[in-house]
Amino acid sequence: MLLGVNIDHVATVRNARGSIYPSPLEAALLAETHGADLITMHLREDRRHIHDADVFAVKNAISTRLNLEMALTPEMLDNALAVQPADVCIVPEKRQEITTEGGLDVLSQQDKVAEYTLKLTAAGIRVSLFVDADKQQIQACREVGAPVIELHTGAYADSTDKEQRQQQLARIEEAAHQASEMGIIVNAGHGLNIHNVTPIAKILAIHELNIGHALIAQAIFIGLPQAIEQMKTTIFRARSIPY
Ligand SMILES: CC(=O)[C@@H](O)[C@H](O)COP(=O)(O)O
Ligand SMILES: NCC(=O)COP(=O)(O)O
Repeated sequence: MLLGVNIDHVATVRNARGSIYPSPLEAALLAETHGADLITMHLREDRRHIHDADVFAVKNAISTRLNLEMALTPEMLDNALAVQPADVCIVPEKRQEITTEGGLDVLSQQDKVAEYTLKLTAAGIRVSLFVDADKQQIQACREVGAPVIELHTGAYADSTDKEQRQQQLARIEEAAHQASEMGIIVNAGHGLNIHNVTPIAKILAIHELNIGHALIAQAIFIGLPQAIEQMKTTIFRARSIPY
């Protein structure tokens, strides 16, 4: 199982003071040295954390691969075509949200998603769709020709009730199997931390996890290398592989 380290919230701290540190680029390079299999960054339309220059700087300096998260807009399509990341993950955005609240509604905008998927694919960029663990949405992902999906694990991560969490987990597991049987590569992420990642990491149909907020938060106390190492150990243990 691969670990994508999302460095958005390094930029959140930097932007809080309008300073030049902490540097998302430095975080990306450090993350790679300490076990990140890829770097994920979300260039939000409002640029609240990652800025355009960060994306170019990281893309040009890393030796793994960049997974660029972006909204389904013409501006973001142009950005992605200019940056040429290995992967683009198309996510929904709402202006007032604190974080990405749900998955992309592929079902209601299949033509548009298919058009973006085609353009990005033609440019050599692999497309992933950030969706909820929902049967119809996954079927729609197949219909638009997406080679990869990322299942939104936020509802699972946020459940405080044990039964609800089990239900969310079961939905994720079912969706992962459904997509994987269709030949779609399945990733997952959002709200994962060392306390809740194990049941998700045990789902063998899931290929990659993208984790950001919890890693950057933990890095404040134990450092980024140690936070990544701790996460990788937890994930590998869940898969019964030593790390
Ligand atoms: C799409 C997604 O899940 C990530 O981008 C992540 O949530 C970090 O960005 P925000 O915290 O700005 O949503
Ligand atoms: N796509 C999910 C992601 O990149 C990281 O989400 P989070 O761990 O910051 O909630």
